[in-house]
Amino acid sequence: MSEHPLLIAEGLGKNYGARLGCRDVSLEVYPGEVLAVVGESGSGKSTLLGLLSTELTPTAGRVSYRLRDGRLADLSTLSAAERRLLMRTDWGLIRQNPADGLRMAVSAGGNVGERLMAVGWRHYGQIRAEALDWLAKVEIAGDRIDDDPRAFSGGMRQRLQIARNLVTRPRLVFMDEPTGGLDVSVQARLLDLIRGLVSDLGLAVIIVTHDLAVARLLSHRMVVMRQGRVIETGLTDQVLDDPREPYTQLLVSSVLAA
Ligand SMILES: Nc1ncnc2c1ncn2[C@@H]1O[C@H](COP(=O)(O)OP(=O)(O)OP(=O)(O)O)[C@@H](O)[C@H]1O
Repeated sequence: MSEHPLLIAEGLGKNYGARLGCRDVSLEVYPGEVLAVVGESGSGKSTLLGLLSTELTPTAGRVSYRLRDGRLADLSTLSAAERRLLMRTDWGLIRQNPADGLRMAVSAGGNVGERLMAVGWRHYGQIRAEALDWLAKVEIAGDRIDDDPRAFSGGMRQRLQIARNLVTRPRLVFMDEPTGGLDVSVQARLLDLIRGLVSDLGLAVIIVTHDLAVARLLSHRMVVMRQGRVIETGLTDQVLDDPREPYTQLLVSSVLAA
């Protein structure tokens, strides 16, 4: 792993009116590293992900990101257009509900091709060939390329969302409960697929999950959140096998995990 962090959060906080979303979160993510954010429902995981991906505006603190030219940029200083470009090219965002991350009335090939066009691809034949290649990578048969995702199962939709996000070879991918809401057997296959792609492409990933098995399988490091704060952080195996905090011990013994 590179010695320079790809993303740095410092003192991040977010209030929703009087309600605390998260508070004083500092973390770093290195290139090629998978960081899991775990905690029970309401602990602030989605809020933190929203802040890191600039979908939410922090009440306190800042997020910096290392651009492709090596410059570390405070994301709040980028223009809306620069942030959009980052989101379309250098970042991926995989949502729990694929319908929120796909264009449901656009063909599978179009969903993948659109991201390529955003990074400058223009040749129709090449875009279609690359889209076909990516459908194969996510185990969607090539003869479904002209179907729109409304005709797909939940698992297929999620795999299509993954193809759409990864086709531009992003350096950082945000994932919000990517296997939530799917059958257990579908989840297991999807996790295998995600794990393979993340490692083949050397992606950095920040994944939010309440499922410690997902964190165990995918992540190198994890942060445990409780009531909006990070209460424990460390190598995934260390945290899960030898949790320091009583709350993490409860989580691990699955008393709170359901
Ligand atoms: N839009 C909002 N308006 C007001 N309060 C909010 C909003 N979004 C989140 N919150 C509050 O912020 C806190 C953290 O919520 P958040 O959704 O980040 O937790 P979470 O760990 O992602 O939960 P879950 O796993 O259930 O999605 C909760 O108390 C929640 O009620």
